[in-house]
Amino acid sequence: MDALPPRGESELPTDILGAARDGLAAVRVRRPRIHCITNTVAQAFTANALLALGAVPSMTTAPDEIAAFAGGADGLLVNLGTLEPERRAVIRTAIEAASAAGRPFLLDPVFIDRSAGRAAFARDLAALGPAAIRGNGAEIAVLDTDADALALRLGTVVAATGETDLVTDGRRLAAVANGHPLMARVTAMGCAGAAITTAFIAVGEDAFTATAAAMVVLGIAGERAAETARGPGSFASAYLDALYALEADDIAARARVTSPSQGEAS
Ligand SMILES: Nc1ncnc2c1ncn2[C@@H]1O[C@H](COP(=O)(O)OP(=O)(O)OP(=O)(O)O)[C@@H](O)[C@H]1O
Ligand SMILES: Cc1ncsc1CCO
Ligand SMILES: [Mg+2]
Repeated sequence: MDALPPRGESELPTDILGAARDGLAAVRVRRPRIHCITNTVAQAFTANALLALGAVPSMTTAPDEIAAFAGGADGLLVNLGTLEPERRAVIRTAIEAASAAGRPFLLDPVFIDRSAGRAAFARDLAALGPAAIRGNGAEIAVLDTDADALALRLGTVVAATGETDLVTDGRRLAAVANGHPLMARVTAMGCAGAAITTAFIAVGEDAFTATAAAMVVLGIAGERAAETARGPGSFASAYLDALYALEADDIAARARVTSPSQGEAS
C-alpha cells in the first residue's frame, strides 16, 4: 500500500458530481444496451429501471443466444440471485462474449453470504475481470476482509452498498450518502442499481468514477421518490418516475459524496 497515493488525492468528489451529470446525459443520448443475466425476482423491475433511465435492457438466458446478446451489448450484468443450473451454465459464455467484444461486465454476488457453493462460484467469476463488483456489505465481506483489498487484488471497482454506499478501486474511495430507507423495503433495488451502474460504466471513461456517479443518481432518485410515496408499493413506481425525471440540477442540489481526505462536495 505504501506505493499508492493517499486516498482521495487523485479523485475529487466534484469529478463524481460531474460524472453523475454527464453520465445521466450520456445514457439518455447514447441509450446503451445492457444485457442482464439476473434473478427472476428482479428481472422486470431491472428492465423498467434501465428504460426509465434511458438505457435499453435485454434479459434472455437462452444458451443458443447468450453469446450474441452479451457480445452485442454495451455492458453485461451478471447477478447471482436465483442461480438455477440453466442460468449458472450460460454465465461464463456471456462473460467471454462481452470480454471478447471489449465490453465491461459487472458482478452482483447476491446472497453469497448464504451459500458456500455460490460464494465459490462468485470468486471464480470475480477472477474473470469484472469492471465492477456491487453487493451489499454482507456480500462484499465474503469476498475479502475489506473492499479496498478486494479491489486492489482483482484490479476492479468495488461498491459495498447500504445506508451509505462505499465505492473504491483500492486507491480512491468515495462514500455516497444519498438514498432513502424505503429502498431497503422494495426487493431488487440493489439489483436494479447494479444494472444502472453497468449503464454508467458502459458510457463512462473510468469505472470508479462511473460507479460512484451511478450511486449518486440512484440514491437521489430514491430520495425524490420518497417525497411522494405512501409506502413500498407506491415507492417502487415513484422510483421509476424519478429516474425518468431526474435533472442535472437535482444532482447539483442533492449529491452527498465524500472522500476521506476531502470535505463534502455539496
Ligand atoms: N437505509 C438506507 N438508507 C438510504 N439508502 C439506502 C438504505 N438501504 C439501501 N439504500 C439504497 O439502496 C441501494 C440498494 O442497496 P442494498 O444494499 O439494500 O442492496 P441489496 O441488499 O443488494 O438489495 P437487493 O438484493 O434487494 O437488490 C443502495 O445503493 C442505497 O442507495
Ligand atoms: C429476494 C430474492 N431472492 C433471490 S434474488 C432476490 C432479489 C433480491 O436480491
Ligand atoms: Mg443484492
